[in-house]
Amino acid sequence: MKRSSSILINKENIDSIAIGGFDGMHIAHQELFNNLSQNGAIISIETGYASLTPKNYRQEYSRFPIFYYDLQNIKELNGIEFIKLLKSDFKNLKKIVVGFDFCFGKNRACKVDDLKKVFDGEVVIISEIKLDNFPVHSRYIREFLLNGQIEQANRFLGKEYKIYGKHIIGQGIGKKEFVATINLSIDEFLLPQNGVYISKTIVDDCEYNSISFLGHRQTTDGNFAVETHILNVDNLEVKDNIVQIKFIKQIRENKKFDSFLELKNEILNDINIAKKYFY
Ligand SMILES: Cc1cc2nc3c(=O)[nH]c(=O)nc-3n(C[C@H](O)[C@H](O)[C@H](O)COP(=O)(O)O)c2cc1C
Ligand SMILES: Nc1ncnc2c1ncn2[C@@H]1O[C@H](COP(=O)(O)OP(=O)(O)O)[C@@H](O)[C@H]1O
Repeated sequence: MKRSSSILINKENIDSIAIGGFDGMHIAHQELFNNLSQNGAIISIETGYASLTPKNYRQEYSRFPIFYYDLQNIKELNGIEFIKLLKSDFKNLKKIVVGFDFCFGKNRACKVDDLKKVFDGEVVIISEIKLDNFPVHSRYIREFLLNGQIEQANRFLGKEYKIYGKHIIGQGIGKKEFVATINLSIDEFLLPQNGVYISKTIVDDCEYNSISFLGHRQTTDGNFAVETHILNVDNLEVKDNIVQIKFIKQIRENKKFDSFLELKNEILNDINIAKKYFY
């Protein structure tokens, strides 16, 4: 994973910035970044609620360095004070890029027109980016994911939705009774709706086609689980503690089966659907 490289960048060289929350780093956010100069940077205002691309996972989606400002530390500043802070942090600042709905200053009191008055450099305002006439915002992407509409979410994100998780030990019955799975514990990322998904899994720097299950294992121990089965690979040894899952398409919802055999048949059917998708 590409962690934030901003600490290695000399702030004196930064001459343009894009400002926002940037959860998701979706296609509208990318349009803002396209308007940065060569020595541009991203200013991410941290509210603590980012769940599509939590703070430590955002840098991989842009070549521009990201500088984080904690909302708690700046929320009392009025508009003039906020811009003054940015100008003192970035001495060579000449251009600010924001979206049409950007607000700043205490209680979000200042709008884009105020920015033009307060900042003495160039202000670029990006009008609302839409896809199929529907505005692109991270809140809608979260809704798509929670409804299991992965393909829609991925179009808005401009990439496959990806989560990072810690590899944990499962019940130990998958391989014996059903199929082998890698079990994950997920902390900061929003999980899509419970169910079964065509997916890709990244383990030890290799990307594999996979099928993933999210939900309570109603048929076995009833516990909540995030599990992924790598297609066409037996006995994959996972060395890395961190595993990534990219979601592609929901195949079905989570179900309770009356017997292990019925669940096994359903899982084999899921695997066939995924194989048809990939091969
Ligand atoms: C593709 C796939 C689909 C699954 N679907 C369900 C399901 O619908 N209902 C359920 O209770 N468990 C489902 N499971 C979870 C299994 O119950 C779980 O893999 C099994 O209990 C083994 O768990 P373990 O890896 O912790 O040993 C599914 C697992 C996979 C890989
Ligand atoms: N659909 C969009 N079109 C144009 N600009 C946008 C759009 N969505 C967000 N922005 C801009 O991107 C920056 C980050 O906004 P943010 O509030 O984090 O995004 P979101 O609305 O997706 O939650 C802000 O400057 C905002 O005005």
